[in-house]
Amino acid sequence: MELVTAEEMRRIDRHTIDAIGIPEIALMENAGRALADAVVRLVRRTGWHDMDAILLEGSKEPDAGEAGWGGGKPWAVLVGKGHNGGDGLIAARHLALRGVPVRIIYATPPEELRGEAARQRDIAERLQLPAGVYAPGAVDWSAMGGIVDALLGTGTGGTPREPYAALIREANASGLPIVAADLPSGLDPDTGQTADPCIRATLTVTFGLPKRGLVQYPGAEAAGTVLVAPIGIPVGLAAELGVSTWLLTPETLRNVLDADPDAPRQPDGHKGTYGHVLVAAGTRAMSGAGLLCATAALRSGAGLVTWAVPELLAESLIGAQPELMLAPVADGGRGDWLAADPLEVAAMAARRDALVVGPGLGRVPGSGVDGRGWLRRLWEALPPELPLVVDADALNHLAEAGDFAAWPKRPDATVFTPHPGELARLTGLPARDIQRDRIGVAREYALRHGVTLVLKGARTVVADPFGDVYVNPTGNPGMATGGTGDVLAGVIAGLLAQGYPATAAAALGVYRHGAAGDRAAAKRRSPASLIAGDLLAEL
Ligand SMILES: NC(=O)C1=CN([C@@H]2O[C@H](COP(=O)(O)OP(=O)(O)OC[C@H]3O[C@@H](n4cnc5c(N)ncnc54)[C@H](O)[C@@H]3O)[C@@H](O)[C@H]2O)[C@@H](O)CC1
Ligand SMILES: Nc1ncnc2c1ncn2[C@@H]1O[C@H](COP(=O)(O)OP(=O)(O)O)[C@@H](O)[C@H]1O
Ligand SMILES: [K+]
Repeated sequence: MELVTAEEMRRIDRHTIDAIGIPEIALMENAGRALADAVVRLVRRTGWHDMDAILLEGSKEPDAGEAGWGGGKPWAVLVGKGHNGGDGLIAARHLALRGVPVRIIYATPPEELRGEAARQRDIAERLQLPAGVYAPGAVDWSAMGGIVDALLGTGTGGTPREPYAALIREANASGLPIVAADLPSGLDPDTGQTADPCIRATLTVTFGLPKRGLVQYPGAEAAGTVLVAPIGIPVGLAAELGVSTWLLTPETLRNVLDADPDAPRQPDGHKGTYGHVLVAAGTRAMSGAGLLCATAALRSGAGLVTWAVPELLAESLIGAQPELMLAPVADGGRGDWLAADPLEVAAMAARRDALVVGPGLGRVPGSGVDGRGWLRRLWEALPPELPLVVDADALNHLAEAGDFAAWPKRPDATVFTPHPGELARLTGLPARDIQRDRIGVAREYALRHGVTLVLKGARTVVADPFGDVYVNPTGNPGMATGGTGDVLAGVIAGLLAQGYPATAAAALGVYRHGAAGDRAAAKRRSPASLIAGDLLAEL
């Protein structure tokens, strides 16, 4: 399923209306009716199974409690002056038709509505649906059962102005369930940034295609459960019009990335069929990072995994994970990667099918060794076609080198896995700015540097060197614990060794890693008690 910006959605709507000939009013009617249908299902607790809408992967079904929502009281339908308001007016009509009482609250004088929204205003008036214009403090929210937010949609620009802002604040403070039309008012549809104020919805019914902002934080939280309602947009149109951002679902993995998450293992396969990973990770202080990474590579299905470690550590790691092969690297007795010869690592890697370097590698500052030179020498000595994952401290070395743009390019076989802090070091942008537009920043970096970039954190973004982006819905905050990133790097390397192209390996790895985290969290009393090692058994 594609994820769209407001501008892309407008293009898709326009094409549907102008080139295909489906009248705008038909699209709007479908949108408003789907919105009403969702509210009715919450009021009557009839569930979603037979609804003509898709529960977005990563969204939990809302719990309407024993009694259903609203307690028979009227639903307040908040109507803005654009088409989003028009959707709300259509929903109000269908709610009334289905026996759910409504109160229309216009944010601005109804004369200000234009086009299709004005037509819906007139219809509502002729049907004598109860309506009034918002005045601050005058709404008795305690008399309402719930709220439909149809104030601002994809036509939003900037922070909601008055009187929208005051109305949004009152709606949030009412404690009532809020169902948002298309997106919560105050949400930036492209980036997921929330304005002050922004509607806090329990449920968002988004029309046609999910907007990017619904799947990036904090927007994902403001949207609550997301249902995608079809409104008549032809299948395949988004791709035809050049949309290149997807939600990472099993369908996307299969159909867009040709990476079936349930692909069976070859019945006559042997360990040589599934590739050999070299893991260069772990120092004296952080040997566990290497162990987690290497074990994850095994669990991802790689045929063989060799764990290269500084010689000093090798003895103590014998038997730590019996299935792993250990490869000591000469370190002058220091137990430190930067004392090891990168050419020796490159020579070892050249005989394998993928290399992951970085977890627990040790930082440059204070090491007394020039770590910048170390990584560059490794980079240049590796066979260009060898699939490579660069994680953690290796990314910090890269950032400190400062001249990565001038390093020789590798073909599409290179995956970087930074968290926002590491990407901040790589780009020179503050982490806060990266979080403000994760999709945009990741796409730009991957395109510019010709790598597959995995920007970690809630709703991880995978960007490929050709401009395509995938947003992962799996995973949970229990995974915010040391070592889960090392597990991810190992999984991706394991998939690379099995022959998946860089982006497919990164996307499938990220999806499976998050899903393993979800299974592991479900087995614990609280997600807070999850530790990275728990993921291994769930991969
Ligand atoms: N075009 C189409 O074919 C369809 C559009 N649909 C609906 O139309 C919406 C988009 O409609 P519009 O483009 O009319 O835009 P909106 O309804 O999102 O809002 C535009 C209006 O809000 C005002 N506004 C913008 N930013 C504001 C701010 N910060 N504070 C206060 N007021 C602000 C603008 O002046 C304008 O009057 C979609 O989100 C969707 O709900 C759906 O009905 C499906 C079909
Ligand atoms: N709130 C969250 N929701 C989903 N996934 C998360 C969340 N927090 C962290 N993760 C995932 O956990 C992993 C953490 O990796 P990282 O930050 O590198 O930690 P470490 O270096 O300690 O292993 C990443 O894959 C990240 O996407
Ligand atoms: K809205």
